[in-house]
Amino acid sequence: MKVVIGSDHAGYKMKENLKKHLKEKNVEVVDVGTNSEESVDYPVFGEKVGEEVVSKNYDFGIVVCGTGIGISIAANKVKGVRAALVHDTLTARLAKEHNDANVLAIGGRNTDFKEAEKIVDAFMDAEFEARHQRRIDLISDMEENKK
Ligand SMILES: O=C[C@H](O)[C@H](O)[C@H](O)COP(=O)(O)O
Repeated sequence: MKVVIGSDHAGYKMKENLKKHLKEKNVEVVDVGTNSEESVDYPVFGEKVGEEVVSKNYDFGIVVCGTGIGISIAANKVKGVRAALVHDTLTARLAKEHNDANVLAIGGRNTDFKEAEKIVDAFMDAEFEARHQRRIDLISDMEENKK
């Protein structure tokens, strides 16, 4: 499995912790930054992860900012991205099963490390349910028809 991860300064520590967790599970992780807790702008990193996910061969992406909100909004602006902001394991599982999310967004300031690890594990263990494909296609149609 191969994952791309990015964060702003508020998600930096969470990103580093998740990288460690994923590597322990033998998941290949590509980090697009940021590389410290110095203040940066989350849209830059949301876009980077989104672009990587749609253009390269990743299983999914992870984005982290303070709440997870801003960076998920940014990632979702990239065509083909379905970023889900998740605070619990049930939603993580459903984000894959029902929504075929390809980017997982987590809040670095409102989610503890252990919960975030469980969220990522639940997402990785889940599989998309084909009965939801029609809804995913409707979302893709919206992107295609955007003026
Ligand atoms: O949605 C936005 C994120 O939570 C940002 O991480 C947050 O706004 C950054 O805030 P500050 O510049 O006060 O660290």
